[in-house]
Amino acid sequence: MCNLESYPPVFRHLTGSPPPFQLTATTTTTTTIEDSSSSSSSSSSSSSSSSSSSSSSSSVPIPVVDLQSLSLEKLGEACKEWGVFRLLNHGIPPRLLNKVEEHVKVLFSLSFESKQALLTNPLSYFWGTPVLTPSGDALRGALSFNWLEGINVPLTQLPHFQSQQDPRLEDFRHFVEEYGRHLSRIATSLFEAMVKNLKLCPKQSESSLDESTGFIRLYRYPPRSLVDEACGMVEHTDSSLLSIVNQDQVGGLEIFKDNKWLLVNPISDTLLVHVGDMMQAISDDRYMSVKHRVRVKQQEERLSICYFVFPAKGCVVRSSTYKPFTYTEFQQQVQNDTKTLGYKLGLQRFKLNAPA
Ligand SMILES: O=C(O)CCC(=O)C(=O)O
Ligand SMILES: [Fe+2]
Repeated sequence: MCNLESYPPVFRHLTGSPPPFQLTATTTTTTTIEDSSSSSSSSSSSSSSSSSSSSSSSSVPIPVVDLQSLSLEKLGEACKEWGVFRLLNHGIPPRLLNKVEEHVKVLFSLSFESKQALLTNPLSYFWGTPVLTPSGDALRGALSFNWLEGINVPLTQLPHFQSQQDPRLEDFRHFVEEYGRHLSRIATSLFEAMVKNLKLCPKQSESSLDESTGFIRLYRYPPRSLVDEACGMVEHTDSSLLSIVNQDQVGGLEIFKDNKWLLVNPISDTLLVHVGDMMQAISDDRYMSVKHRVRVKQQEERLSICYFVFPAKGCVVRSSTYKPFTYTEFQQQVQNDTKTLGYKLGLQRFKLNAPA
């Protein structure tokens, strides 16, 4: 388990610098796609099992959704039963994915000082607890002891980014902008299909996805030598409408389902889509925001590229399960809870008839 109690205080806010980038060859997996509906047993074909900790997680085939021939029924089932699915035929050219991954590696391989100096406004670089404010600054006071370094990329602000002084950043900006446009397209198509599937009334779908809120976070999870400190990112649900995760072949992402942690095998050329808290709210709890976490390995570091998108800032999220709220109010509440309680209470705070 990611047992917070076992963390020595030195990790509270990760001081010092992250272990240097290793550029190790990533584990290759032989995993093939299996639809969860066709098998109830664990898939055992991945060579990258969960980190060698006391985790009881097992790997399973999670639902698969094909963006090219989108089945509303499959999409709905995946969002209701799992809150996560694998996306096939997403239309992002492999050359672009490779370019982005290449640049992410180059950036993370810079020295800690260079990353701090280079990855600034509107980008931000962080090491350790990534409970972030919307602007990407790490929030102090959180109990989330995450073992990762990250780069926050607000997509709409990229055109204003003064990257000319460094060619590494200019290329990075170019590829990440193109990648961001694909992610916006994918998120919008999926969201529209979900709204249709849920037969949302105009009041609910008003709180629709706003592409301009989209941002990308690049993560590097260095290996950890101690078996009982295998937590890369502590368990949480995403506050977004939808999140789209592109993990490398190392693996380590786990989802919580039916009281068990399940390992999500990495499969190349696929993306993972998470239902976030905002989607759960507007669906009146018919879709579930999936609880997930990341485990780190003892030997291999892991990279992931994640995209998050939200309702427009002032837009009121209406449902019959929750009090009306804006995303800004939700985020504010999450920040307050994180500061005062040390963790996120999330949607519980907004439940109608919830105890005060
Ligand atoms: O690195 C990952 O695969 C997941 C990251 C994540 O869950 C998040 O940023 O919310
Ligand atoms: Fe997450």
